[in-house]
Amino acid sequence: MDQIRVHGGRPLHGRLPISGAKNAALPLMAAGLLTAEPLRLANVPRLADIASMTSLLRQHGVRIERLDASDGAGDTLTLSAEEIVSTVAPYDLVRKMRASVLVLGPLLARFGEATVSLPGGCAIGNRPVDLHLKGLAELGAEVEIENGYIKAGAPRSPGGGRRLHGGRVAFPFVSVGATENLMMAAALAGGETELVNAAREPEIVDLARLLTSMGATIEGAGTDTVRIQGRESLSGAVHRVIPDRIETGTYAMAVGIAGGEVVLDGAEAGLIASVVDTLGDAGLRLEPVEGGLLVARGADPVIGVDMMTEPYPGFPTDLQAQFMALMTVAKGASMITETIFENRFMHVPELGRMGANINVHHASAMVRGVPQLTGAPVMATDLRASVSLVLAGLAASGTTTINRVYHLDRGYDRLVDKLSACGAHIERVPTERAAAEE
Ligand SMILES: CC(=O)N[C@H]1[C@@H](OP(=O)(O)OP(=O)(O)OC[C@H]2O[C@@H](n3ccc(=O)[nH]c3=O)[C@H](O)[C@@H]2O)O[C@H](CO)[C@@H](O)[C@@H]1O
Ligand SMILES: C=C(OP(=O)(O)O)C(=O)O
Repeated sequence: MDQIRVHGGRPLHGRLPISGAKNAALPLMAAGLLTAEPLRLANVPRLADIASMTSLLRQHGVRIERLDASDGAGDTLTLSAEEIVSTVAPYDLVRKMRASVLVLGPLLARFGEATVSLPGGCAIGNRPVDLHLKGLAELGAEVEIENGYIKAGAPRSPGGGRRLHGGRVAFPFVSVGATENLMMAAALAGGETELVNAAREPEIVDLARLLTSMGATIEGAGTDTVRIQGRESLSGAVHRVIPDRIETGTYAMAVGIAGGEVVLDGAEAGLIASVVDTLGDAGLRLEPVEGGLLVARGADPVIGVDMMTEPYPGFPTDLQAQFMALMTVAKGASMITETIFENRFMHVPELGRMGANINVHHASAMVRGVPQLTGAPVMATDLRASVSLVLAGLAASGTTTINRVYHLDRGYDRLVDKLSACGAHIERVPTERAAAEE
């Protein structure tokens, strides 16, 4: 397997482009199933997860053309779901990526039926989909679980067709994916749907913007109550994916850990206000500038600050591992509490191999900053844990070798190129060379 090697100790300087958001692009692609007309998405990042969603949608019969951006900007995807050949999302494709379950709402709403493999647990937690299923049942769906598959059918109308109806869905706690699945289903349901305690993430607002361009009427996206007026059919649309706020936060923390001054091109500070505040408290300088966000750290290390993950607008769980890496070299201590996923501290033992001082007690980790990390071979089990080790490697003395690079490929578009261009000493070592050198 490929490895990434980071030779630490170099500050970062220059400009680093922020790609389109993975977690916005995936539901937007699934929304392509809602219409027979073409949907054009610009600023799509080049990621393994986008390739997985492409394979899944193609298997349903969606035609997808990709226009590569030669200048390193995002790709443009044109999706055409005119002829659907299957409403089944098979285990082999769904197991690769949990966001695959987002085809459930659109397939059920447009074709009256869908059979989607249960995504199963993953490294960061159990991650059930009960809220998605209960919500769809409120829109009239009959849902059963059989042989590891979700089988859902819309109610039959007197005319013989099958269509969901509007309804009121009150989520017991916030779920990004359930809010997205329900919004897409409701966009083709008869009447109005009200989602209470809905997720407020910027990716929800982006999806609402797309569904509105496609003809749905949506109020309240970005607040905890979203109202959707469904339509008989939706049209095609042209849409630009928002910048990736998690990638933005990750590279801001890279500057925090390595030092230096970098402009994150295309970043929108407004999408990560809580992160900007927390990093400001830690001593980083963050300033919106023409076309992006400037991040700088002087000669002094960052200061330890406490942090708790929360649904948006709180501090995102998808930046918890990176923040922990930053705090390992802070002056002072930091208490980090993870409230969204029950098993999202797998980077802790690996950071420990690099000399970090971290004690975990239930959902909290006490991080006591050390003056210097040391490079080590490390392994990670999920996307954000992997990148936290890259960040730690930027600050460590000597070489850090990160194995299982495929996790990074899921969510970081051209990571090695972007960091190298800012002066980091980082390389991707192909499998054969890595094996020969071991
Ligand atoms: C593709 C994508 O956008 N992924 C993001 C999305 O994941 P995802 O949409 O899967 O995350 P959710 O917001 O649904 O999960 C939040 C919590 O609710 C639980 N839950 C969720 C649904 C459900 O039916 N039942 C249930 O118990 C989950 O196990 C978790 O503990 O939001 C997460 C929380 O911000 C992020 O970490 C992921 O990067
Ligand atoms: C957890 C993540 O993604 P997913 O929900 O696709 O697993 C993530 O992006 O950090």
